[in-house]
Amino acid sequence: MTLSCFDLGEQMISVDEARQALATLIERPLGSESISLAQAHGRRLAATVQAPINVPQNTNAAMDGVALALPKRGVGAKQAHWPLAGEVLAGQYRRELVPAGHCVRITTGAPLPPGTDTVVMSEQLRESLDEQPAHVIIASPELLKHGQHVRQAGEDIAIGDTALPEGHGLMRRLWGF
Ligand SMILES: Nc1nc2c(c(=O)[nH]1)N[C@H]1C(S)=C(S)[C@@H](COP(=O)(O)OP(=O)(O)OC[C@H]3O[C@@H](n4cnc5c(N)ncnc54)[C@H](O)[C@@H]3O)O[C@H]1N2
Ligand code: MOO
Repeated sequence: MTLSCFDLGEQMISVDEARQALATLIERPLGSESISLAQAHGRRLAATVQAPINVPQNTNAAMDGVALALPKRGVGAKQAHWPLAGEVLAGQYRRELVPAGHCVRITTGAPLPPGTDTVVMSEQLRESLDEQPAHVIIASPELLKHGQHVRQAGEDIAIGDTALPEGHGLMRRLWGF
């Protein structure tokens, strides 16, 4: 029989005891300080960060095409012909109400104008929006779903929600520089 180290009267401790012993080596509580984001890479958050804004900030189009003021039900809900009431490009706001049964040209990222709630991709329209038509024709209006191709304000992070919890590791990709 070979002699093992257990036979030498070694003092064994449990995993929990070992953890506690290690914990006493860590200086606690850790301090906190306010520093700029540029210095924050590799640090940890001392406090939870609550989102001060909605992400995305506005309800906006996920596709280039038209934003419809789609009636909830009844006449017009599945209409193919849609009069164009104007346009809103990414970076712009359009504050005028779009009447039910009308649409506006929209590009990806542009906030949906009041009255609209549904987007149809340009590929699913019969005419080119570049020709500035007076109305568009949707290729398959029976497939329309309320809210399609729309990103709701706050759907990624709602205002007031936890954006990053206390203790979260900080790395440059979180703030982009
Ligand atoms: N009707 C449709 N709409 C959309 C479709 C679709 O298939 N049909 N696809 C969707 C998808 S998926 C995406 S993703 C977005 C893409 O639209 P974006 O506006 O986000 O992107 P681009 O049109 O490619 O424009 C990017 C723009 O940025 C310039 N660029 C690139 N790198 C830089 C940089 N480092 N700094 C500054 N600018 C940069 C690039 O040259 C382009 O001009 O569309 C949906 N909609
Ligand atoms: O080309 Mo996209 O799929 O939203 O990044």
